[in-house]
Amino acid sequence: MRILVINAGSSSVKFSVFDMDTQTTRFKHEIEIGTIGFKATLAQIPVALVEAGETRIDAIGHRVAHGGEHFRDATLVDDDVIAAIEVLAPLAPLHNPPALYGIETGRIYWPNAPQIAVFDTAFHASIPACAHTYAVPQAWRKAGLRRYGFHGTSHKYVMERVAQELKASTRDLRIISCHLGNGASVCAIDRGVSVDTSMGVTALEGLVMGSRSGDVDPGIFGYLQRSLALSIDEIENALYHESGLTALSGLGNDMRRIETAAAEADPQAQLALNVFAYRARKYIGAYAAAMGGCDVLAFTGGIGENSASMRRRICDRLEFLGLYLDEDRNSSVKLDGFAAPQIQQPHSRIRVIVTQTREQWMIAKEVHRFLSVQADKRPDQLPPAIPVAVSAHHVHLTQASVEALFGAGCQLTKQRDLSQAGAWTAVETVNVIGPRGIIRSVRVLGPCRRSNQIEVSATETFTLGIEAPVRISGDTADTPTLTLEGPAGRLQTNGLIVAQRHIHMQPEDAKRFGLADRDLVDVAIDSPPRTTVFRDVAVRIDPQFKLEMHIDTDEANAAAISHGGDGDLMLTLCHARLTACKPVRNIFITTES
Ligand SMILES: Nc1ncnc2c1ncn2[C@@H]1O[C@H](COP(=O)(O)OP(=O)(O)O)[C@@H](O)[C@H]1O
Ligand SMILES: CC(=O)OP(=O)(O)O
Ligand SMILES: [Mg+2]
Repeated sequence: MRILVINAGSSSVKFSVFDMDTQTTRFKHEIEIGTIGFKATLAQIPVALVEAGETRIDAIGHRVAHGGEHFRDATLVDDDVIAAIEVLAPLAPLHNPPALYGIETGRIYWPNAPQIAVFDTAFHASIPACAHTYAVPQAWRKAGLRRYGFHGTSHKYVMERVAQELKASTRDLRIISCHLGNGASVCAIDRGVSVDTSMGVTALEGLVMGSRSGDVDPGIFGYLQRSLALSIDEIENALYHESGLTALSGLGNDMRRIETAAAEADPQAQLALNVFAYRARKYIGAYAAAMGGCDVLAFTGGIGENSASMRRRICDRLEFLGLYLDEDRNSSVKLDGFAAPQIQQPHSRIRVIVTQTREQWMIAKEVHRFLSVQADKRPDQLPPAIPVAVSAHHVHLTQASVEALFGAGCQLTKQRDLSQAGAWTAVETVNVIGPRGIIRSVRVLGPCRRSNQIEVSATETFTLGIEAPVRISGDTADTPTLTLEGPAGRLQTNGLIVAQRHIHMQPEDAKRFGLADRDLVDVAIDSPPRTTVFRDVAVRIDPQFKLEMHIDTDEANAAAISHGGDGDLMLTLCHARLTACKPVRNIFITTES
C-alpha cells in the first residue's frame, strides 16, 4: 500500500509517499509557505508527485492539528468530518484551514483514495483534568474551552524513539519532549501517556514561537482594547503573526538569522534568545515537578534538532535536577538516518536525547493501521460477549504488612474464591486513612503480594483527601502514601491507585480478538438507558486468567450497573462487547522497527 502524507505546518508544507509493504519512504519534499500562502504551496503537491513519477496513491493521510473533544483517533474523512474540522478552524487558524485545503486537493486528484485525518490533539487526550482544565466560568468550559495540546504525533514519535534508543519500555520512563520548530511545545510524558503540554485550547499558548507569543497575561486583552483601541481581531492577529521571535528580534522567525545577529552583539536578538530559552527551561522545571521527576529530556523540531547553542541555553541551570549536558556531544550532534544521540555527561541523572521528528511516518503508520482495522471489521468477526465484574475498593498486602496490622505471625484467612484463579477475599479488613477522611472495613484480598496496593474509586480519593493515579494493578511506583489501620496497629505505606479498567483474557482469547498485552480497546456495555462505551480499557493476557472485564464502582455507577454497594467484589453482572476486533492503541508501544 502506498500512502501519501500531507503535513501542513504553520511555516511549511511537508509531504511524503511511503510504501507500507516495504516500510520505505519513496518520496519526500518540503515547501516553505513563505509569501505565496498555503493554497499556492499545497497546489504544488500533485505537480511534484507527477514529476517524481509517484502517480499511484492508495490512501492519503492528513495531519490535522485540531481535533477538539471529538477526534481521539485516526478518522476517515467524509463530509461530516470536514465540517467538524471547519468548526474547529477558529481554534487553529494557522493549521486547520491548510489541512482542509489539502483534503480538497486529495479529493480532486486522487478521488478513489481514502483520506484519513490524524490529529495533533489525539495523543494529549490522556491529559488529566487537573492539567487540562482552565479555571474559567463553567459555561466557557462547557463550550469546549480546555487544554487540547498540539504536536501530539511528534511527541508520540519522540517517546517511542527515546524508548527504543534506551532499550526501555515507555512505561518505565518520564520524558519531557521539547518540539522546537516554528510552532513549539513541550510535553510531559509519564510512563507512556501525555500528562501535560504547553499548548492549550489553541496553538498560541506556551513557548515563545516563530511569530506566536506563547504565554501572555490574559489581562492584556482588555487593556489593549481600552487603552490602544485595538480590536479583538487585531490583537489576535498580532499574537499569531507579529509576536514571538519575530517581534523580539525584529529579524523575522528564522532562528539561524537570530543566532547570527546575537553573536554579532545585536541586543534585540540576544533578548529573543534569552526569552525563548528561559520560557522553555521554566516548562521543563514545571513538568519535572508535574511528573515527580524526569528520566529523559528530548529535543526535536527545526530548532531542537539543529541548534546546539539553544539546547545549551535551555539546559543551563537545570543541574539541580541532575541534568548535566556534555558540551562536546551537544555540539557534534549529527542526525543522519534515524540517529538519536545522547548528549548528557556520564554521571547525569537525566538523559538528554536529540532526534529528528517523523510526523509523516507516524501518520502513515496510523493510516495503515486504521485501514487494516477497517478491513477486519466485518460483523461476523465481532467477538463474543465479555462478562463484566465490578471491583469495590480493596487492598493487597505484603506478609509483613499483614503482621503489622493483624499481629505477629498472622496469616490471612480465606473467605471465598474470586473468579480469577488463585485470587480470594480474606476475612480481614482494614481502615484506610487519608489526611481528610477514612474508608472503613476495606476488604483484604489474598494471597499476599510483594508490595502493598490500595485500590479505591476516584470518588473515594476525595473522601481520603489524596489524589491517586490511574494505574494497572501492580504498577505502584511513585504512588501516594497513606495510613492503614488494623486491630494490631497502623502502617504507613504507598500504593494508592485507582485501578485502570481492564479485561483479563487468556492467550487464546487474545489471538481470537487480535489483541496483545496492554492494548487499549473500546468496550461497549449495553445497559439502557445508560449504555456506555468505555475507552482506554487495558488488555491483560495470562494463561491463568479467565475472560472477564473489571471496572470499579464509579464506572459501574456511570453505566447504571447495579453492583450491590461497596462491599461486594467481582460478581459477573452483565456483558460487554469490543467495538472492534483490533486495539485502538497500545499503552506501551516501544519500537517501530
Ligand atoms: N541549523 C539551524 N540552526 C538553528 N535553527 C534552525 C536551523 N535549521 C532550522 N532551524 C529553525 O527551525 C525552525 C523551523 O522548524 P521546523 O520544525 O522545520 O518548522 P515547522 O514548525 O514549520 O515544521 C526555524 O525557526 C528555523 O530557523
Ligand atoms: C501546532 C503547531 O504549531 O504546528 P507547527 O509547528 O507545524 O506550526
Ligand atoms: Mg512543526
